[in-house]
Amino acid sequence: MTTIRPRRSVLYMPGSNARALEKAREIAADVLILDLEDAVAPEAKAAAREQVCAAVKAGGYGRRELVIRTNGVDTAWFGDDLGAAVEAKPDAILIPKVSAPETLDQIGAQLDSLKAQPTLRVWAMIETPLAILQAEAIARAARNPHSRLSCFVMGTNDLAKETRARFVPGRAPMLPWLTSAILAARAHGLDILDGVYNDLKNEEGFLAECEQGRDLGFDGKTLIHPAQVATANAVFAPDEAELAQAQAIIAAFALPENQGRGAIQLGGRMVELLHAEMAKRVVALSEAIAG
Ligand SMILES: CC(C)(COP(=O)(O)OP(=O)(O)OC[C@H]1O[C@@H](n2cnc3c(N)ncnc32)[C@H](O)[C@@H]1OP(=O)(O)O)[C@@H](O)C(=O)NCCC(=O)NCCSC(=O)C[C@H](O)C(=O)O
Ligand SMILES: [Mg+2]
Repeated sequence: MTTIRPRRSVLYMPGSNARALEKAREIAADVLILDLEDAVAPEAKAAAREQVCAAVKAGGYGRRELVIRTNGVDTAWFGDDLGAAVEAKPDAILIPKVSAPETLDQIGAQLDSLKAQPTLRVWAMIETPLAILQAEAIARAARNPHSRLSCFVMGTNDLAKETRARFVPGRAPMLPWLTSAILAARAHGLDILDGVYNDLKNEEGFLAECEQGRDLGFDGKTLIHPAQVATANAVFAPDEAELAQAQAIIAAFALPENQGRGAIQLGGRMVELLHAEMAKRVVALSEAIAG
């Protein structure tokens, strides 16, 4: 099994906010997205880029993954963002508003010519109607030889803007888009993160949306405020009962009498080898979280 990196809580912070960049060294998020795009006003772009790259180079973020979100590929800022990000050496760069697989091929080539470190990954925001319609083709770009694509990030605010869909409890208008993106990501071995929840003071609504995202299959949730981190960490981690069940399944298949069997009965339920594979992932995720 490939190494699992927990991505339960993925906190955006405006690259122009020095206080937030500093504070983030103490926040228990699995991933930090240092934003140069929508959270930064046009007149603050250059200063934000400098500040974000200096923060990444300075380090001190422990085991948190660091991701720089550039401006869009068709903006005047993109070239400078990409060059500076490559120099700063984050874990990944997040490209907003990806709508076609060719964009990722071009970025892969640009990163090669900038001699980006081999471990640098590319994450893609799925947040336009075209991206939803072409989600499978975009995810398939991960299979190209020079591709660094490893994760999809849902941009539900931009999707709402572009489609005029409304945010309603349960997210019925968006469910087909969310599930299409999840299928596309999983078909090509990508991680995928749920969109943000804007209603900062609505703890109950946020919890429900985290649980829904987990049940749909997302690996974690993107967040906009440190107060959302603890809930996302709890919801997207296996709980005690799930871990105990996973360990029991692995132990049952290891028994001599179950060798060579594809399906067994455990606690009144049918359990197959595929459940043992799922159980191993649960245990590996728990171990990675325990760290
Ligand atoms: C939403 C906010 C503007 C609220 O800010 P504020 O009113 O200052 O909040 P608080 O007073 O409650 O802040 C308390 C302290 O916490 C720090 N803080 C706040 N937010 C963050 C953060 N995201 N990361 C790190 N630290 C944070 C404050 O600095 C305060 O610290 P202190 O001074 O010590 O008390 C603000 O939360 C915010 O800017 N959030 C992020 C906004 C953002 O990044 N938006 C872009 C990404 S969302 C998106 O675009 C998704 C996608 O593209 C889509 O289309 O859906
Ligand atoms: Mg967006």
